[in-house]
Amino acid sequence: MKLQLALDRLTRDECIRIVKETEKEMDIIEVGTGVIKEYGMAIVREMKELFPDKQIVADMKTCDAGKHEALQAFEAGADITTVMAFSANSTITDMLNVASDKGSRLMVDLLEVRSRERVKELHDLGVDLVSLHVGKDKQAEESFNTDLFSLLKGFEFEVTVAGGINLDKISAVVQEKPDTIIVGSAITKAEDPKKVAARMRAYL
Ligand SMILES: O=C([C@H](O)CO)[C@H](O)[C@H](O)COP(=O)(O)O
Repeated sequence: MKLQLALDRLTRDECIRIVKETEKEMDIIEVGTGVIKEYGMAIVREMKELFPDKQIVADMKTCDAGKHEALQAFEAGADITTVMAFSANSTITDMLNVASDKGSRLMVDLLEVRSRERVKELHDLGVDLVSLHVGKDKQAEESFNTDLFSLLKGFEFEVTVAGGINLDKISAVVQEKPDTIIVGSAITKAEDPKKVAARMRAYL
């Protein structure tokens, strides 16, 4: 099981400091959507240059113009880029093709998806990496709940999970055996990110 650090609502300097403090515990570094909106592809490029041994996710959350945005992410050094599950099938197919050409990966963000029909369509399109995700705003009502795994039951995917996962919740999530656990604010907003990251890693 891998651990992915999500960098959201941080400055460039905070991103770099937190990754340096926690990189020993992390397999994957995610440059968050808001950070990309602030600094553009330059921050993705910089993170790959600073941390070449880590897989880099550009959380583009693309929903249209898939070919262009996938190229932007991969040419900046991302190993994985993201697309929203509600996007047109052509957007997802275009991005899968770019990922295949570049030897990189596409992750489909299942934010707000509750329909197994859509999951089947994604599977049939050739999607192999998905993210079960409870968004930041929704977390005010509910954070990640392991019931969400039922959406994917019977489908073959590489599965990542995200949405307010913290030290209280990680044990229940680990029991569901996802491939990757994504943690953002529980680490990035902690007083001691390094200590929380090490405690999280110990659960995997
Ligand atoms: O994708 C994310 C979210 O939509 C904010 O942009 C986060 O990276 C993901 O939810 C993980 O962060 P936490 O929920 O703070 O753990």
